[in-house]
Amino acid sequence: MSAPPLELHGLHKTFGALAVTRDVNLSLAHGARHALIGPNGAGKSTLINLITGVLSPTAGRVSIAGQDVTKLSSDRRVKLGLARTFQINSLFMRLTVAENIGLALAARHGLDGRIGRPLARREALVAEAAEGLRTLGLLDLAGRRINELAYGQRRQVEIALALALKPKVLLLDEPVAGVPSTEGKRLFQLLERLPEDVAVLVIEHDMDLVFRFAKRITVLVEGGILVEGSVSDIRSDPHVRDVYLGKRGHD
Ligand SMILES: Nc1ncnc2c1ncn2[C@@H]1O[C@H](COP(=O)(O)OP(=O)(O)OP(=O)(O)O)[C@@H](O)[C@H]1O
Repeated sequence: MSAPPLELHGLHKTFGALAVTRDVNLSLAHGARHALIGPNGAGKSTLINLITGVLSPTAGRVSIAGQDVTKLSSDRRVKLGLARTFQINSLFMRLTVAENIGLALAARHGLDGRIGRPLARREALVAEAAEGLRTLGLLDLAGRRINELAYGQRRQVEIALALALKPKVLLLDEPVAGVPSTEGKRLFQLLERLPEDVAVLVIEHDMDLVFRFAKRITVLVEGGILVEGSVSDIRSDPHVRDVYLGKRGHD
């Protein structure tokens, strides 16, 4: 079996005297459905920033598919197969969903150096965009402009855009945050349709989603890993209940 899609080895990050990430070791399996949870301020966003290359660690390593990327830029990491959900403001609001996906695909093919003749290229992009949307159950949105979509639908399109990069690893940073519960259900369904060969790491406060979606869970507390295990391990762990699940009032 090839190297895990994503590995963190002894990651450590300090801001001045404050250690925000403490000796984090994590390995995402092929096709992982892995959730990272923890109370506010546990260091989840910092860890994502270390993985994507927005921040450099004070010590430790990040590897993508066995390649050490610790010193590489965010862009290089994306090219090696690390995608995160795009922010909504990166969508072209006046273009349709299909056009947005088409542009992301065009950028990827351009990067791959696989630019063919214009007409053939356009047809191939349209077909690939449609296929990607169909896989996610979003084909009915293809012709809609982003500025006509509800917030939850825009978040679905962000995920489709990230997948257009054909990543090995997909990072989802609070995919249902701010999404009304009626739309959240649709987002759940989309997450269940993510391609099996993509390893997914989700940071999420919504425990219903975490327990439904994830196969493994890592609990972060004060920058370090408290425990990692299966959903049932985490549900029954008394320490997790104390530090996290007991605090359901968490925003
Ligand atoms: N640039 C920075 N400089 C100094 N301290 C920082 C910086 N970024 C984050 N921190 C601190 O690091 C700790 C972890 O923050 P982080 O945002 O990673 O936590 P989090 O688990 O994502 O929290 P939340 O669930 O509230 O989003 C916090 O104490 C925060 O104040």
